[in-house]
Amino acid sequence: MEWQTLGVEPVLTPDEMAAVDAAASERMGDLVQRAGGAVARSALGLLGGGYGRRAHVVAGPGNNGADGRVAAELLRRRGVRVSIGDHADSIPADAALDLVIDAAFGTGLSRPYAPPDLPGDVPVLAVDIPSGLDGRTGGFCGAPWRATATITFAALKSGLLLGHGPEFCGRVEVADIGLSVEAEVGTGDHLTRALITNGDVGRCWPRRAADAHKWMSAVWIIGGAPGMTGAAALTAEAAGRAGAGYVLVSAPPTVGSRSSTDDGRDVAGGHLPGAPLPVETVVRSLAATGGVDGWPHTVADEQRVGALVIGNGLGCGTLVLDGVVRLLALSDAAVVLDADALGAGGARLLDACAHRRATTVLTPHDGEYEALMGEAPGDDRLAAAARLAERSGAIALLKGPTTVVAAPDGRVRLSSAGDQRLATAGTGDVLAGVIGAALALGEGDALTTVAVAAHVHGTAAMGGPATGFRAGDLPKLVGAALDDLVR
Ligand SMILES: NC(=O)C1=CN([C@@H]2O[C@H](COP(=O)(O)OP(=O)(O)OC[C@H]3O[C@@H](n4cnc5c(N)ncnc54)[C@H](OP(=O)(O)O)[C@@H]3O)[C@@H](O)[C@H]2O)[C@@H](O)CC1
Ligand SMILES: Nc1ncnc2c1ncn2[C@@H]1O[C@H](COP(=O)(O)OP(=O)(O)O)[C@@H](O)[C@H]1O
Repeated sequence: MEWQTLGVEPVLTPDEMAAVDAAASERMGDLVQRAGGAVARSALGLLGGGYGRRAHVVAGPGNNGADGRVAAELLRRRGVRVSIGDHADSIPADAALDLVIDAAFGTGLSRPYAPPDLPGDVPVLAVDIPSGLDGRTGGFCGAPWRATATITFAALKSGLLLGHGPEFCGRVEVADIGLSVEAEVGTGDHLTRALITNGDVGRCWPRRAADAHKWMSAVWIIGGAPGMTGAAALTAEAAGRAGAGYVLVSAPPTVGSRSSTDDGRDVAGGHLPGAPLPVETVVRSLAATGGVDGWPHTVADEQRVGALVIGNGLGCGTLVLDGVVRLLALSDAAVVLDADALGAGGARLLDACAHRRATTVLTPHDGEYEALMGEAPGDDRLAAAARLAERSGAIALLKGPTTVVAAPDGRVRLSSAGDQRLATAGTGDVLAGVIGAALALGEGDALTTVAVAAHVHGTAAMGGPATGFRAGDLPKLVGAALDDLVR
């Protein structure tokens, strides 16, 4: 999916769109006329003109089909030779078509639909959403055509952004047909659901004040057990590149051990041997705080730390879970729990999160989600993220091609920045560092801060090579993306 915008972009589910529709002061016939006009304009753009072009409209029984019929008539007036069939009719194979308009079903699709065969390689313009996609989840409800472009009305629909939506909807255009969605889903930070855009990063990324000092945006990373020191190093590098003023790293305690790093820095009670930490990193011993098991019982300097990031290369086990749960209770700072901190926990971790007053962020991929919640997220990723946020009282960031970020108050933000080049080990560690830095820097709306951090992370990746991209490439790209997006 191609997407470029500078504004706040509401995202609606089909149910919300139906409510907007029901509350409209205008007759449906007038809305359909406007929607059909927008479809015709978009079609003329794809056709590169009107006179002499050939188009076929697949028109279904509902309003989506009505939009298609209006568009067909308008295109005829512009000299396009238009044929129309209903959703079950085959498309004439002899016609040398320049465009097919998919107006079979929109958000009212209620049973699986497979469209007729396309005659060859003809471009497809989908009306509202490709027919055969679920308007809420983007899951298949049939076998949709892959559209060249999709024109949707009033606002984005969640099914365009999730599941198969991005792959099947092509370039997306939102047409204003005179409907206001504000009453249904709110505005600004209060929007129930929104897609994060580059403009949101410029507006919301927390800036350092002119009189700032380094401790005003300190991030403390707890991770980097033996064999996984690179994870903590990636998080530390990312936090620094995203603007943290001070980055501390503590390795988790290893039972009965006392060791020092290759470069001589003492990390009693834990290992960071050979960790390729950025030279600016301060390595801090957890055990020095005097806990019998090597985990802190008090948090020295804690009030100076803006955000803790716990879990990257942390290792799993009961001792780790005990330590994480204790830190959650001790700390009044924002905490990001990622990677091993999520795999260790389940209900006990969720309860510890629920007792916190300060911001907590959980950043699971699907496997970690299942470890936390006892069930996989399933097809409805909006509902899955919302369940985790509600259960934990934390901001839940569910990773995937489209990142879904949910707050306990029911609001959701989506980011579709980035692509499959991020599917490589360690990119999640980088994301945790970027989120940690953003939280340490700012006191804005935590949901927006976390979602904007995810958007920066995805946008940064697009500056890297399509092949052979490594997580280690990403922190510097984060710095460059922020330079571009934040002015
Ligand atoms: N303000 C707005 O929102 C505006 C919305 N507009 C447009 O309207 C669309 C929403 O309209 P809509 O509710 O009529 O839904 P739509 O998808 O056209 O058809 C549903 C019908 O199809 C039927 N049906 C379902 N699946 C089926 C299947 N597999 N095979 C066969 N039949 C099936 C279903 O039947 P039922 O389930 O009731 O048996 C029902 O009769 C929206 O996406 C946008 O394009 C614009 O016009 C302007 C303003
Ligand atoms: N196909 C994809 N398209 C876009 N983003 C992706 C894709 N696969 C993974 N990502 C992103 O890459 C990151 C991977 O995180 P994670 O699975 O925790 O990796 P790791 O644990 O190895 O650091 C997440 O931000 C995720 O959203």
